[in-house]
Amino acid sequence: MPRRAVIPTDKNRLRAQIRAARDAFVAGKPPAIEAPPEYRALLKPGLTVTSYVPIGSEADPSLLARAAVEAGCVIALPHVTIRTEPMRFLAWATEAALFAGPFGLQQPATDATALVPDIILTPLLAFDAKLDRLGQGAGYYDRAFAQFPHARRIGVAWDVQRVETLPTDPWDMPLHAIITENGWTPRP
Ligand SMILES: Nc1nc2c(c(=O)[nH]1)N(C=O)[C@@H](CNc1ccc(C(=O)N[C@@H](CCC(=O)O)C(=O)O)cc1)CN2
Ligand SMILES: Nc1ncnc2c1ncn2[C@@H]1O[C@H](COP(=O)(O)OP(=O)(O)OP(=O)(O)O)[C@@H](O)[C@H]1O
Repeated sequence: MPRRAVIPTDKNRLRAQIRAARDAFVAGKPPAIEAPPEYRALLKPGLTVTSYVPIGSEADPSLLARAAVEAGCVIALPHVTIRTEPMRFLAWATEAALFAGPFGLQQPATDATALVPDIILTPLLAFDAKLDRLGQGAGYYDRAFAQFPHARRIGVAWDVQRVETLPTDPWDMPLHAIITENGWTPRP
């Protein structure tokens, strides 16, 4: 079989650009991302909120997860294995052990309980004015959004990850809101 050249798509070019901008921003002293009142208003006892453990220069959602715990929510974290297996959201108690996964990820134990999310705090590479989102390119969150269409999709990012317009594909589902170091932006 002839070897296929890897053609950098618009999305891939953007990923590289935004990673560089995000790395540069975090190389200074990045501010904390505080829980905005609009987000706190959504938190109700018993809801499942999914957080994530940041990798590289991703925005840190830990104050958002803490606000959820204080409001009586249950926390879950993403768990991935191989690309063809869907991501699961596994229950995680504050300070429970985490285990090394692919891509340098820290994940809950494989046998932790899988939960249905009510609020998905979503890592991302870039977002635009319509709150379309560009992720790492594995499609894990896109597939989770399709699996859990009733969950609130809230992006977490640094403001430097904002772009005017992103190229979208038919499967992309926009975020309901985004939280950055400058606060809350709802979808227009
Ligand atoms: N913190 C975090 N956890 C997450 C995700 C994420 O984006 N961020 N995921 C979202 O899907 C899932 C894991 N999927 C991933 C898919 C691809 C790459 C990846 O290609 N990483 C790059 C380096 C990224 C960087 O340094 O910014 C690489 O390994 O080259 C990482 C995670 C579930 N957990
Ligand atoms: N709902 C879905 N069902 C099945 N496959 C999907 C779905 N959504 C996305 N995919 C697949 O995921 C791949 C990656 O999509 P895309 O480049 O938009 O990822 P991304 O948004 O950057 O990544 P992620 O969601 O992991 O952060 C695509 O090749 C696509 O076929």
